Amino acid sequence: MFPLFIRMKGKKVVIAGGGQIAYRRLLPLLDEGACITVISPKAIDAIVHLAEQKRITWHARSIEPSDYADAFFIIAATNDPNVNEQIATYASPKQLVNVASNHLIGNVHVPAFFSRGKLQIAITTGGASPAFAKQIKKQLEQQFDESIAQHVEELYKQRKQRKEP
Ligand SMILES: C[C@@]1(CC(=O)O)c2cc3[nH]c(cc4nc(cc5[nH]c(cc(n2)[C@H]1CCC(=O)O)[C@@](C)(CC(=O)O)[C@@H]5CCC(=O)O)C(CC(=O)O)=C4CCC(=O)O)c(CCC(=O)O)c3CC(=O)O
Ligand SMILES: NC(=O)C1=CN([C@@H]2O[C@H](COP(=O)(O)OP(=O)(O)OC[C@H]3O[C@@H](n4cnc5c(N)ncnc54)[C@H](O)[C@@H]3O)[C@@H](O)[C@H]2O)C=CC1
Repeated sequence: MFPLFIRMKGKKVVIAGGGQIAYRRLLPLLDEGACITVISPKAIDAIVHLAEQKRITWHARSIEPSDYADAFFIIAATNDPNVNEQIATYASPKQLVNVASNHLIGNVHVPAFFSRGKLQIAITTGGASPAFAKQIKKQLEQQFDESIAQHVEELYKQRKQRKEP
């Protein structure tokens, strides 16, 4: 797996499933300005609420291949592993696909991550133990507390000044 940080503003993201896992994926993508559609017969209240506020689109039905044909990023997070695997099969090799129920398929893993201003730290175990990735994240969150954001901002200012003629 190759780590990347991707600018998601305006990118079309389709999420299959409307449970807690879908919501966990959705929130940081929404913060980044991605254009999110959730396809799921049922959705948790938090997702319904976002749809009511028109911050995301929610279609209350099962996912179909035409739903994600033009998506930049597809997240298969239904509670039916067969449906999730089918999504990975039908997706084009040009699309990013995350499969929440099987670390062996799809081409994207979502890491445990946190931000301190411009500093972002992401951890993956490649599916070996997501719980361990979470534990490492919690340790690093303590090591790099909120004050580091200011430090990074200072470094950024200095760097911009050096670049200016
Ligand atoms: C491959 C990956 C694919 C993907 O990208 O989705 C994947 C796959 C699977 N996770 C499963 C279970 C759990 N996942 C978590 C937690 C997290 N899982 C996350 C990522 C990933 N999970 C990707 C690999 C990343 C890596 O390897 O490091 C995190 C880091 C990020 C996030 O989800 O936001 C997030 C921590 C968030 C945080 O920072 O807090 C917990 C614990 C908890 O929820 O507290 C459990 C229960 C305990 C356990 O099983 O360990 C199962 C079995 C499902 C089933 O039983 O059906 C599969 C399927 C499989 O392994 O095949
Ligand atoms: N990667 C991770 O971090 C973790 C992944 N998982 C996996 O993620 C899956 C989802 O977890 P939760 O959100 O907790 O499940 P959930 O059961 O709360 O939600 C599943 C959602 O999928 C929807 N759904 C079912 N069939 C569908 C279809 N054909 N098309 C569209 N939507 C459909 C349901 O309406 C429901 O909204 C789990 O089954 C598990 O395999 C579970 C824990 C952690």
